[in-house]
Amino acid sequence: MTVCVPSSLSFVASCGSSCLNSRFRGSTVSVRGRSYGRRSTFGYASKTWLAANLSRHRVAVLPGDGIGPEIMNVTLEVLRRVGEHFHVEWEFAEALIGGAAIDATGDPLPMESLAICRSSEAVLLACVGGPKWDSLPNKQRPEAGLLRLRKDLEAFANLRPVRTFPQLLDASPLKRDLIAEVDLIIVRELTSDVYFGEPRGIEFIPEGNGEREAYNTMSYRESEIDRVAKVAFELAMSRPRQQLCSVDKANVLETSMLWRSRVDAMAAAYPQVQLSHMYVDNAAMQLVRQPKQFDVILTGNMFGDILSDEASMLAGSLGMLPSASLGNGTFPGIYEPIHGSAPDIAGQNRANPIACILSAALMLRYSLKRPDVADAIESAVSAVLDRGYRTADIMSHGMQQRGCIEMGEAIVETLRESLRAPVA
Ligand SMILES: NC(=O)c1ccc[n+]([C@@H]2O[C@H](COP(=O)([O-])OP(=O)(O)OC[C@H]3O[C@@H](n4cnc5c(N)ncnc54)[C@H](O)[C@@H]3O)[C@@H](O)[C@H]2O)c1
Ligand SMILES: CC(C)[C@H](C(=O)O)[C@@H](O)C(=O)O
Repeated sequence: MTVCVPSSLSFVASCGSSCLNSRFRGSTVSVRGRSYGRRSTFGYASKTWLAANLSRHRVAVLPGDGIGPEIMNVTLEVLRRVGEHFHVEWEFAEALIGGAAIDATGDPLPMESLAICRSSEAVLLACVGGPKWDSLPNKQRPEAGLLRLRKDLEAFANLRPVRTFPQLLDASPLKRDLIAEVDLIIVRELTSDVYFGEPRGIEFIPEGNGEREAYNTMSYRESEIDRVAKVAFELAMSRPRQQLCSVDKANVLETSMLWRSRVDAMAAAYPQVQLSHMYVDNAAMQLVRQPKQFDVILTGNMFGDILSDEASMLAGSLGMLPSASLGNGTFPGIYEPIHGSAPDIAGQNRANPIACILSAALMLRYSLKRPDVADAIESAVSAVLDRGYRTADIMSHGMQQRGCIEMGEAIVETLRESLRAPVA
């Protein structure tokens, strides 16, 4: 079995925000050994150089619902800006998903959207869902479209890096010294578990006097455990601490018992990796008690969903955590913030676009093999935080509050200055 572990996992492997800062400040950007001064537009590069260095990328863009279109617009502006500088030509193929797709077609993942995703190098997705569609039957809900997309593209490994930006230590309700320099990554299995297990349903109990019973099935095949565990071991190998903590509920659940035995069996192939196991209830507590004990966390679909939302508060907000959902390389990866459509702030220019922007950076790094461009974006985000700009969710005393659009503009402006290209 081949498992596509991105060749360049160095960002999630080792690079904290401090190194982002130092790489960014005052630098003249150098692309593949070529330095850029004030003018670096297509017009100033030779045709031969351009032919060798111009890259074209087709990306499926799925804005989805709620704050999705707001954060996606900002993210695309950032990508356009770095595209100009780094000679990346974008083809953004927009597609419907979630509630927006239901409203337009009746289907949360129309065939046309799936075809656009399959024919692209990567999928950039914002978020789906909202109260408008909450009363629909399960399979017709916006969330069902997202789950189908992940399943259809066989995106079984969801990487959720959690790093604390030093600038945001006061944005978290947790103590500074507890969260400073947290640098962990959750590898969440994404296409199995209770999310997809059969049978499932809600039924009247025979002779139950009208009482109903609901049931779901938590299930894992050995092959499903093995392929995601391999991603986690490879990732742990690539990081300085080489630690892997597998999180399960093996004191109660058969799925977890099988999970643990397969992870243990795989450990023999990775003698450098220091493997530990932890029950999920303890892991939830340890994440806020002593988060720095974790390096790579491997866990199932359901546990990973919950633990990653919890872990986002180490970084200050759900609006800060990006993710990459990857398979074995047959289909494009999906890049999506871990947060939802935030209906409570949708349409108010209050959303934090950083998780979506950092997801685009992960896309550049893993799928498009442009770590140089990803570095520039991550550095610009860090520099804007250095300047004291904050969206409402990460606002703290003495900082300057900005809306989603203004935050995006500040990041684009920072890129403009740091890359020293002409103003468009
Ligand atoms: N991947 C996804 O598309 C995804 C993930 C989670 C939830 N959802 C869906 O989103 C809808 C709302 O769910 P929810 O309220 O439980 O979770 P949510 O993540 O949408 O919001 C939870 C809280 O975090 C805040 N928040 C989230 N993202 C933010 C951002 N970028 N900037 C500032 N604040 C942000 C929200 O305002 C809200 O207070 C539901 O329909 C749910 O199914 C979708
Ligand atoms: C919307 C929902 C289906 C989704 C999940 O549970 O996977 C979300 O919570 C996430 O984390 O992306």
